[in-house]
Amino acid sequence: MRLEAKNVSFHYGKEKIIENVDFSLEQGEIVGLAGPSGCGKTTFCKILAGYENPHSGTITINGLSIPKKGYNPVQLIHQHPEKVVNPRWKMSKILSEAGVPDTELLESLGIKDEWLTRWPNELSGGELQRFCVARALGVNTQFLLADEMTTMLDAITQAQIWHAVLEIAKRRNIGVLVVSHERKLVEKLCSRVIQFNTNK
Ligand SMILES: Nc1ncnc2c1ncn2[C@@H]1O[C@H](COP(=O)(O)OP(=O)(O)OP(=O)(O)O)[C@@H](O)[C@H]1O
Repeated sequence: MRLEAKNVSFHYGKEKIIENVDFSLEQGEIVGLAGPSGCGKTTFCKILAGYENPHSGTITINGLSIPKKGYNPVQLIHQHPEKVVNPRWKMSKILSEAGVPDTELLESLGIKDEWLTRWPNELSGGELQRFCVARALGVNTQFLLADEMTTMLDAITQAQIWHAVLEIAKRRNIGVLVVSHERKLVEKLCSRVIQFNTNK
């Protein structure tokens, strides 16, 4: 399986954000995406996950366009979990968006049973992010886009989450894109790093 962007360009209004980008991520591969703030990393992730349409170019999995209906095999994890959960749903419902939760995964992410009956605003940012990670790892996920996934967390929580994610990615052969400003993290985790435009 290969997630591929070919000759992708994107602009907000007249401002060109992404120009003629080619990119590929194989199943089971861990690849980094680096670049200065504002260069378009999040935008590119949104395009790869189908939340934005490129103005030119294509996004495919094994040469086929990504299905618009049903479960999205390309899952995006955002930096700010509070922006991507329904505040009117309890955590158990939020989690079930990705199907029946894998109890082993919940355990490895340090998700406690008692959190399941809480509202999102009754959890810390780190606790909420663990749910977003679990939700993104539904059984049909083939590619995971981790956009500053652990940036706001302390080193211990960061390590626990990454350990769980890498373990499941290896076990299920998921391709992971690691978007981070933390050079050391990217160098440690990734087999290669894509550098986005530095001189716009
Ligand atoms: N919805 C939008 N409408 C207009 N401009 C936008 C929109 N979203 C992002 N931008 C602009 O597009 C550029 C790229 O934003 P993006 O969030 O992709 O950057 P980034 O590389 O992820 O930055 P950071 O590392 O700070 O998260 C920025 O200049 C931003 O202001």
